[in-house]
Parts: sequence; structure tokens; C-alpha cells
Amino acid sequence: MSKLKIAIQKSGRLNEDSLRIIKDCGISIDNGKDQLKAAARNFPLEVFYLRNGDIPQYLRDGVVDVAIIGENVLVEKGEDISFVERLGFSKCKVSLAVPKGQEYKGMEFFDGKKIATSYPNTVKKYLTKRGVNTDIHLINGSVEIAPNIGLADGICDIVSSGSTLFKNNLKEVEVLLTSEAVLAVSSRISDEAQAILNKLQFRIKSVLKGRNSKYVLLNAPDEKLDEIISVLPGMRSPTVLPLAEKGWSSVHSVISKNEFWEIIDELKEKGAEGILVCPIEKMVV
Ligand SMILES: Nc1ncnc2c1ncn2[C@@H]1O[C@H](COP(=O)(O)OP(=O)(O)OP(=O)(O)O)[C@@H](O)[C@H]1O
Ligand SMILES: O=P(O)(O)OC[C@H]1O[C@H](OP(=O)(O)OP(=O)(O)O)[C@H](O)[C@@H]1O
Ligand SMILES: [Mg+2]
Repeated sequence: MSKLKIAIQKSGRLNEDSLRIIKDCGISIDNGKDQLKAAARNFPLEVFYLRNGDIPQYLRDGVVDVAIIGENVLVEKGEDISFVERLGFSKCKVSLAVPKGQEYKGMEFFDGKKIATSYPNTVKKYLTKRGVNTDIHLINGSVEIAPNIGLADGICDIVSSGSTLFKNNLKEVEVLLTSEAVLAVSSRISDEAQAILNKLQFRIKSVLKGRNSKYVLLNAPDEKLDEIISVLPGMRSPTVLPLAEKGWSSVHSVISKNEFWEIIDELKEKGAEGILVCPIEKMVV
């Protein structure tokens, strides 16, 4: 029987969340520390543990069918590779930064200047498109230190909380792109592997929808029910069940994480009591 070959980062920021999403899809894999390849026990999936930066080429060559990888790496090294799902973790930006004390009025600042980065293609494409010529200095790590040691005038690197920029006395001046982990697919994927991917994707979608929603249970006096129900979305509509105590009902609904606190505040205002909020493991719609 054929298997879907998936690449995930061997170690680093994407590794844990990638393994978790596979596990949350109900797929068990042996995660031996130094293994480079592992098979799933209950799904036709083979996991390859690889370096992030190598993954685009493996996808291109069809050595793996799919991969969990940062969108930023695809922009840098795999513009020809498409992805089918945004996975909601490892959210970050790729940005240009300069020393805090520098006056920055616009991109022309970088004309004729030196930029240190691990993302040469991304920087070059962004600045050339805007008519700015720069000297790119490629370094693979600790990029933020470059201006302080006189290696470059500015840097381009990943920014998330901004604390690395802050610690190195730099300020973000241009956001080149925003990124998160995605499920990328090889253009050489076989029909059999594609059929398995469809099943995996269906599971991933259910997991992601579950992660983005909360199950809410509350008690409401019957005379307030209509008002309370009007603020609750629910998958189709809220469930209403009578409580043992006369004149009261229990209302169950699903709320998106984004609007969660606003809806909870409104529910309390409208007379809801005993509000319980539970995580949703999977949401199949
Ligand atoms: N500070 C951060 N916050 C959020 N996401 C990040 C952050 N730093 C990196 N990422 C995301 O995680 C991915 C992996 O980063 P990480 O630093 O673990 O690996 P790497 O050094 O780029 O790759 P390799 O696997 O080749 O060592 C990045 O490509 C980016 O998408
Ligand atoms: O805005 P922040 O939250 O500070 O995150 C940004 C930092 O995170 C990443 O480095 P990482 O910790 O992965 O180290 P690395 O350079 O060794 O990959 C990235 O290269 C930045 O330096
Ligand atoms: Mg890193």
C-alpha cells in the first residue's frame, strides 16, 4: 500500500507544533529522538525529519509529497511550490531593521547600503522591485548583531515579539511579509498520495476549526432566552434544554475564539449564569 511522505522540521521552532498537529489528527508516530524517518502506526503516513531550509528542494524533487514549513521559507526558496493549508502556528514577520538612532525616512535609506540577512532572495526581490540597490551580506544566524559589529547598515530577519530587535538596539522599518506554518505540496505528488493527502487535510481542517472554537454552556431564565440566543452563533443554532428547576434552561453553543470575550460579556449582561467554556478537540463540518 502506498504512503504519503511528509517532511517536518527535525528540530527547531516548527518541530513540536508539527508533531502535535499530526497527533491531534489521531495519527501515532514513533518519535525516536535521532530518527530521520518514522512510519505512522494507524495511517498511511511516513514522516521525514529534515532541516527547514532543505525542504523546498525535497518537495521539488518529489522526495517528499508534503511538508510543514514556514511560508517565509517558501517565499525565499520555493516560490514555485504551492501550499494547501495555513496551520495557525509559528506566526512571524520578515522585516528590515536599522539601528534605533538612525533617521529612517523611507526605503531609499538602503540605497548603496549593506544588509545582513538569511533571506537574500526575499530582500533582493523586495528592494529591486522598488528601485533600491543594496549589497546583501548572507549570514545564517544571529543576524541582529551585524549592525553592532560594523558588518552591515541594516538587517532583514524574522520578527515575532520584537525582543531580539529591542535587545540589539534596532528598530523595524519595513515588513516584507507575514508568515505562518503551512502545509506545502509537491507538484510531483502521485494520485495515490493525493488521495491520502485529501484524508489528512480533512482531519487537519477539523482540528484547526476545533482549535479556533470553544464550546459554551450556560444557564438562562426562560424569559431571557430569546435575547441570549440572539447573540449566540452555534454550528446551526444553539441547543436549548430545560433545567430541572422550572423557568430555567441550559443553552449550548459553539463560539469562535476571535469573538469569544465580546460574546461572553454580552451574555452576562443579558442574564446568563453559570457559564462554562470547554475546548473542542475536533469540529467536523
Ligand atoms: N521568533 C519566531 N517566532 C515565530 N516563528 C518563528 C520565529 N523564528 C522562526 N520562526 C518560524 O519557524 C521557522 C523555523 O525556524 P527555526 O529557527 O527553528 O529554523 P531555521 O534555523 O530557520 O531552520 P533549520 O531547520 O534549517 O535549522 C522559520 O522558518 C519561521 O517560519
Ligand atoms: O522577535 P522575536 O520574538 O525576538 O523573534 C525573532 C528571533 O527569533 C528567531 O531566532 P531564533 O530564536 O529562532 O534563533 P536562530 O537565529 O538561532 O534561529 C529569528 O531569527 C529572530 O532572531
Ligand atoms: Mg531561528
